[in-house]
Amino acid sequence: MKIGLLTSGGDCPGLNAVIRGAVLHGIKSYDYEFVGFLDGWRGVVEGDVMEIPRTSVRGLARQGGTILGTSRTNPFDGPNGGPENISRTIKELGVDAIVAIGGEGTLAGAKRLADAGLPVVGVPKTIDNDLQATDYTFGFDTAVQIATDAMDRLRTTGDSHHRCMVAEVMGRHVGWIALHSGMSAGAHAVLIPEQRVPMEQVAAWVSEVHERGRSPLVVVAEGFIPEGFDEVLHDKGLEADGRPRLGGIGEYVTAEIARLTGIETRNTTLGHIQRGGAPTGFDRVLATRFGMGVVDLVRDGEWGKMVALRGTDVVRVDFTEALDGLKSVPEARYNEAKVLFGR
Ligand SMILES: Nc1ncnc2c1ncn2[C@@H]1O[C@H](COP(=O)(O)OP(=O)(O)O)[C@@H](O)[C@H]1O
Ligand SMILES: O=P(O)(O)OC[C@H]1O[C@](O)(COP(=O)(O)O)[C@@H](O)[C@@H]1O
Ligand SMILES: [Mg+2]
Repeated sequence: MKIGLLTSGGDCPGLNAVIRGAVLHGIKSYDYEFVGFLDGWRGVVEGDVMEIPRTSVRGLARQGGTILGTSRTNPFDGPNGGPENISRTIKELGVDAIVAIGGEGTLAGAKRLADAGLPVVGVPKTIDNDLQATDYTFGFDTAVQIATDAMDRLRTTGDSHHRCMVAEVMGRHVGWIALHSGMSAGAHAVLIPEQRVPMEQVAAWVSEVHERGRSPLVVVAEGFIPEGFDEVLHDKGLEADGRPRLGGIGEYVTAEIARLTGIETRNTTLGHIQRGGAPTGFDRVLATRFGMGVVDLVRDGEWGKMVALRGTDVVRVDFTEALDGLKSVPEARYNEAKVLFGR
């Protein structure tokens, strides 16, 4: 059995740990062979692979990024895309199964290929933790930890200058990173895509905190839309796939807080720092278990399925479950955090 692994979509810490977990379990338990498709579906479509012997996964659990590279190539596009071409390409390479490690976009492609009869299984990946089928995805815990560390630092300099500090974190459609890092760092307001909040309310929270002698910390997810706006604020053009490139709401929120409160306010956009570097211990364990679990899916020929975390168990679910809408922050979780905002 030769398994081809690929990583696709945005990267996140833990991808390499998945690769290591899969390769070690596959080689040690079943004597399988592994190759990696380079740059996501591009490597599949173009037949661009590298060997992954056991020696090449040494020390990989603690390494950020992905040794395979990633891209946003659509496996159905181009003259070599689509199930018939891909089926021929993997046969030529002697690959018996494809393991797609990616988010909802990647898994949508994986599902279409599996539906067309290809031997495809998956591992869920999202730094935003917005996939429905799994309680957590690797990378999220690392992002929350990085954001928490950054906010701890913002708070000491904020305190020195009696300023309001704004931190913009990732979260295109959901506010999990903002909610968790904000709660962890003791934020005085957390603004997430799921909840429209008027800027006057944000200003009121900030003023209350400032009046009791603290330096306010406001955490805003990049996909937050203030009440009164129709769509997400973006001024950075479009991605290659047509989505707006987000980032910029922190600057807007900062300017509005300063205007409405008169308090000196500074913005910090954490950006891709949240996705870089070594995964936390939690993420290494989760990613390793996902990698090992997906090899068992291959062993059992459970095409069209992926691994997921339910409680503390790694389980098997259909791709459809992961594609059934985004896992957003429930209102109750936001209201719970809100008790800590303002005064
Ligand atoms: N329905 C689909 N069928 C085939 N490919 C898809 C589909 N949806 C998305 N993709 C491909 O998967 C790529 C990765 O998806 P993207 O949303 O960028 O990352 P992620 O996998 O992290 O969600 C997209 O750029 C696109 O080329
Ligand atoms: O700069 P890139 O690679 O497009 O990534 C930025 C986007 O990726 C995200 O982190 C989402 O990534 P996931 O697919 O891992 O959930 C968004 O929060 C952010 O808008
Ligand atoms: Mg996506």
